Amino acid sequence: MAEIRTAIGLMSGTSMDGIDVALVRTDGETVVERGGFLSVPYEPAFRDRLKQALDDAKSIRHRDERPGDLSSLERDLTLRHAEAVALFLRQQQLKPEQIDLIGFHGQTVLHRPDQALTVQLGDGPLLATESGIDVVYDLRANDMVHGGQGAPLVPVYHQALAHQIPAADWPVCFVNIGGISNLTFLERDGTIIGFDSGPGNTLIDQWVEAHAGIPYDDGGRIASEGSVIMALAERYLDNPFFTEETRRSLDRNDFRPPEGHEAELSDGARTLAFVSAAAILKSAGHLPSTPKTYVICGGGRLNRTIMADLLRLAGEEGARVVTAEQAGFDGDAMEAEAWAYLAVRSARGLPLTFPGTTGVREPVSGGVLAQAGAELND
Ligand SMILES: Nc1ncnc2c1ncn2[C@@H]1O[C@H](COP(=O)(O)OP(=O)(O)OP(=O)(O)O)[C@@H](O)[C@H]1O
Ligand SMILES: CC(=O)N[C@H]1[C@@H]2OC[C@@H](O2)[C@@H](O)[C@@H]1O[C@H](C)C(=O)O
Repeated sequence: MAEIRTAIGLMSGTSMDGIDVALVRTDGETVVERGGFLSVPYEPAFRDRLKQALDDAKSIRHRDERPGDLSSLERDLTLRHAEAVALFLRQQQLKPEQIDLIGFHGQTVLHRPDQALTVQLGDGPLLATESGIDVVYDLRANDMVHGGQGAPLVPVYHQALAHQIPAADWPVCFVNIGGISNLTFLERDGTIIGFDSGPGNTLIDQWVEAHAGIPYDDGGRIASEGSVIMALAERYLDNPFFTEETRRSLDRNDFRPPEGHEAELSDGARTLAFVSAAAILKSAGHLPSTPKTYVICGGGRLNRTIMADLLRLAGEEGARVVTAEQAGFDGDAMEAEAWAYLAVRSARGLPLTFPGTTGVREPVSGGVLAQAGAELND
């Protein structure tokens, strides 16, 4: 049996709300023991810098270019990750020597799969030096080199978890509703299919921020007071993304929020919550069969309006919808846990992605190892 390693996963997702830290003990295959979890929020000024970075990144043609503020932001972001690791270790009463690896996602600032270009800010060698722990970073790039979309990477972790669901009704479909939503379809025989399924919370977040000055619609309360504007919802759902022959991974800016005059606050939030749920079901229409169980992860599961729509739409297809917690998992920790699991797979040279998940030509591993003891270049 392969050695069980202890890994920390670090995720700063498309919502740009903070750094998630999770611990996993795993062989990178079927053994997965989930440990602690910590979420370290970004303060508004840092979030604004990250949002500005999306604009600065638009001019990038080669993935190591860092125009504008990006170079200094990459350093600050990495140091914040190092602080988050230190805080997590203190909370868990662990020492760096007890951790074998860190899986470091970084912050996606540009994702153009059609140009085989994906950029995550995050300095792996700096994090390794600061934390005193070996770091696996840049996990998306090798997939793209081999013809993949570079995302989603989490499906192989969902597959490992699916076997832990008591009395699961297969096929099982994990759905992560983060800034963007993505899903993983799993059959008991090992079939694995994954793809981005549409806008998750990002449109809702941008809408309520612009019109109510708040970062997200807590519990889906604002949406619950509004009505769906069907013509507006259809404009989103008619996007060619949903009908294209092959599944494509999304950049945060692929879908833009409505103009202010198109809806008042609660109708806009209601419509976008519906779009988030309907997009998932519409994308699931490309699966080879209808899932029997949907497991919902990510911050969107806390938006009750999205969840009510999902329950209804999936119910019409005879599927059951449960939250990650109802299935025995932690819906906030899952992506960070996945990055810990992927780091161990990377260290073992196991594939991270498959033709069914990113469209990569053959299963490939990925990630770059930065060793804690190595000298920094500058
Ligand atoms: N209590 C809540 N009620 C409603 N929505 C919430 C709540 N808490 C979080 N969210 C939503 O979830 C989002 C964060 O979700 P999550 O952390 O899963 O995204 P992410 O990991 O940044 O994105 P991605 O998975 O696309 O990389 C917030 O921006 C917000 O829209
Ligand atoms: C390029 C990029 O960072 N994509 C993210 C984003 O957020 C959700 C969705 O779009 C997914 O494709 C991916 O993240 C998850 C963690 C993944 O790769 O599985």
